[in-house]
Amino acid sequence: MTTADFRYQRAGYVALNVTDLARTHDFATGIYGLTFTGEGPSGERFYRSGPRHHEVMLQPAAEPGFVRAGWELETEDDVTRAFHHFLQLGLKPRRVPAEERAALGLSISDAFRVREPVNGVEFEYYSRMEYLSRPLEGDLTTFKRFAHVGIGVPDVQRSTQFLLDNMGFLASDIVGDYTSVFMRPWPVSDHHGFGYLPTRTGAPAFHHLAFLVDSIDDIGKLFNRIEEHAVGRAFGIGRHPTSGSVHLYITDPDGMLWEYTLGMEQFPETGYRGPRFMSAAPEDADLWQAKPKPEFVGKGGVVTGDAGIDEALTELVAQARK
Ligand SMILES: CC(C)c1ccc(C(=O)O)c(O)c1O
Ligand SMILES: [Fe+2]
Repeated sequence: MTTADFRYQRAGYVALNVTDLARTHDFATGIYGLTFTGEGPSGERFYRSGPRHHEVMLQPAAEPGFVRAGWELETEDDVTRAFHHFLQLGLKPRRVPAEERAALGLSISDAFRVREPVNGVEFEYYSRMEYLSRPLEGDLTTFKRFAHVGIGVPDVQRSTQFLLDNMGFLASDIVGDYTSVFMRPWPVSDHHGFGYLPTRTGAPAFHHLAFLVDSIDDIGKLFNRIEEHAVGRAFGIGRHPTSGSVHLYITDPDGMLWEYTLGMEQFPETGYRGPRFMSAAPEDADLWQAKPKPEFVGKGGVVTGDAGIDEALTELVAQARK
């Protein structure tokens, strides 16, 4: 159990800023293998790996980076409870206006956004995203689902503690002395839906997004596809000691990292193991001794909004919970 009284259903979606929408569109569909859902009223584009309206949203911007992570909760009651939970903590959750919900395939759901105050990372909460019955396009990959995002932050331990204490996450594994932490939104079974890593910039920075794929064929075929299309390979094929998944990371046209992950550890709702404290030594970084390339540091910032980092609010929330 966590300290939050609402239940997550799954990692929902990630919204990214990209500098050349047409090029990233071709990458997302023709290389990574997602299906294009359509375009929203502000030119944003939506992509999916299954029946839900989207799991990736791309919007044009001058600089690439992470905009927000969307989280699907189990029920509308969970959304209401989550809203009041964040309201009580003083985090100022903001309802998503109806027109925007419609564009996001969330017409039949309440939805709100909130920024965690340590870094200003924005989360969106909702419970019912529209299902599309039209078939997926192409047969490049058999996806299971959107899996996680990794964000680089200046203080991994403090950032993690906030999510564990206030946002309904549990730690699955802690690497080194809080070099990186992998967390799952309770009670979702995947090893992690969110990870904090060291930032390469001194400020919050995007590191990667990941989708779970169904078979080793998907990883092998991506490996050969990127070579054919001269797309960068940043890390892999390898196997993570933490989740146990087989991985391959490639770079999009902005240099941002997109991962395929196969076969990650699943946690039961009760009786699960506690977080392990994993070695951060380079020789323990990959079960197959895969070595990250220099590109694996990643590209892209994090949109932290006007609020930015709110030291006072973080402190206030910490005090309130004591
Ligand atoms: C090296 C990156 C940050 C990493 C490490 C471990 C896992 C995992 O256990 O699945 C990841 O998904 C990663 O992206
Ligand atoms: Fe990952």
